[in-house]
Amino acid sequence: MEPPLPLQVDHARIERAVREILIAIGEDPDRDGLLETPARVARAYAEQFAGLGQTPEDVLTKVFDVDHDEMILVRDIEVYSTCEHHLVPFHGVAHVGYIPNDKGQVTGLSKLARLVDVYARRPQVQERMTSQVADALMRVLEPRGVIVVIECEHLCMTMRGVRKPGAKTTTSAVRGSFRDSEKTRAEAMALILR
Ligand SMILES: Nc1nc2c(ncn2[C@@H]2O[C@H](COP(=O)(O)OP(=O)(O)OP(=O)(O)O)[C@@H](O)[C@H]2O)c(=O)[nH]1
Ligand SMILES: [Zn+2]
Repeated sequence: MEPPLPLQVDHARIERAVREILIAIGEDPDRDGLLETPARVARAYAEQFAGLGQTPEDVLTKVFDVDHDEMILVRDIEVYSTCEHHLVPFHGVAHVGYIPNDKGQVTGLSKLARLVDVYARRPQVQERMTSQVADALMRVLEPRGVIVVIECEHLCMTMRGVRKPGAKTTTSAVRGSFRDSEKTRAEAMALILR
């Protein structure tokens, strides 16, 4: 089980901290253009880190029985996350696939995208986000297997630091039948890379 999570960010505390950062970079937090910035950042962070207040069970609510026991794959789910090292964005796409269990238990397609957001809206590293999505699907839906492939560009590598725009990072996590069967994994990868 995951530990209990905080439900909301502390707006007043973020506002005080942002004011401090503005002073620390040599800005005047009381100039017109910056007066409302601490409050705006607090609201933005509430959205950006909303996943900290959610569990997979909150979003994987609709589980239906259908007569389908083959792969279901949602491709190109847009992902916006925040690199936990520099607190700057990384973004790209996620592909999430699974093979239902023999009871044919599936979830709504949009719920797979919601699940990605639960983990993207946190301070993250791409590898952990990829495994978390795969492990959550395995736990809640009990499918025969799961594959998650995420491809992102990290702004900490493009706008600063090593400055390599266009460099993409691909991570994957395979569980169950996708791990056990090379043929199943190859079929999924062919669909993902199509
Ligand atoms: N593995 C992994 N690394 C990441 C991710 N996001 C950012 N990083 C890397 O985290 C590393 C942090 O390295 P440090 O040397 O501690 O920090 P830094 O001096 O700011 O590093 P540079 O980015 O190379 O300037 C960098 O190499 C980033 O590219 C991620 O999702 N996964
Ligand atoms: Zn970074």
